[in-house]
Amino acid sequence: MDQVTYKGLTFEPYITNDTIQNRIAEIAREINKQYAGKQPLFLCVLNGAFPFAADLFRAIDIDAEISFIRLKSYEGTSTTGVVKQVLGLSENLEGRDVIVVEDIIDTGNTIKKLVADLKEKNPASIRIATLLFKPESLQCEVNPDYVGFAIPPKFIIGFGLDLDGLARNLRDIYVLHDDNL
Ligand SMILES: O=P(O)(O)OC[C@H]1O[C@H](OP(=O)(O)OP(=O)(O)O)[C@H](O)[C@@H]1O
Ligand code: HPA
Repeated sequence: MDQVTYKGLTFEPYITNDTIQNRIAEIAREINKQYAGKQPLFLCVLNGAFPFAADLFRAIDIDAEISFIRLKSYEGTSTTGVVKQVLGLSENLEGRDVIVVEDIIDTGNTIKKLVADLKEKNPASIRIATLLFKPESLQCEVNPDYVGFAIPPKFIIGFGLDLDGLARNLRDIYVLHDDNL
């Protein structure tokens, strides 16, 4: 894997697609076991989570549903601090076992707001699956139930994660090179 450049910023190869797929298979096995006999509703947080949600959902072998919600707070490599709900949820969550699917938990502000909003809809349970988790960047208490990879507080792109809309189509995950900081 080679370096990639977007908007004048250089990114180094970080996590290969093979490694990602192996980890997704492990998480799916855990969910298949823990939700056996139930019919969980996966809730994919657009835009970034769509590749993770697609691969995770395909590896689920119990009855399950998937729906989508769109939230937005990042511009460039930093959060605006304001989480906007761009596309709402149509499903009735009453009594449902919800698994929120995120690409990344960074400051935690997005997932915290989303979980608070979802709880008002009276689901039976809410769990969080995130491909990437930056524990050192958290600004609030968040405990994801399924974590692909815990990573240091560096900006990441690829496999759904973007820099101003670009790089989501990279098969692998890349990290911002330290020289750019
Ligand atoms: O923990 P936080 O600091 O809140 O960051 C995490 C959120 O940031 C990204 O979304 P973004 O706002 O970039 O929208 P996108 O998914 O469309 O890229 C990512 O998909 C998470 O939803
Ligand atoms: O590291 C990141 N990369 C891309 N999008 C993000 N949204 C929160 N953190 C990140």
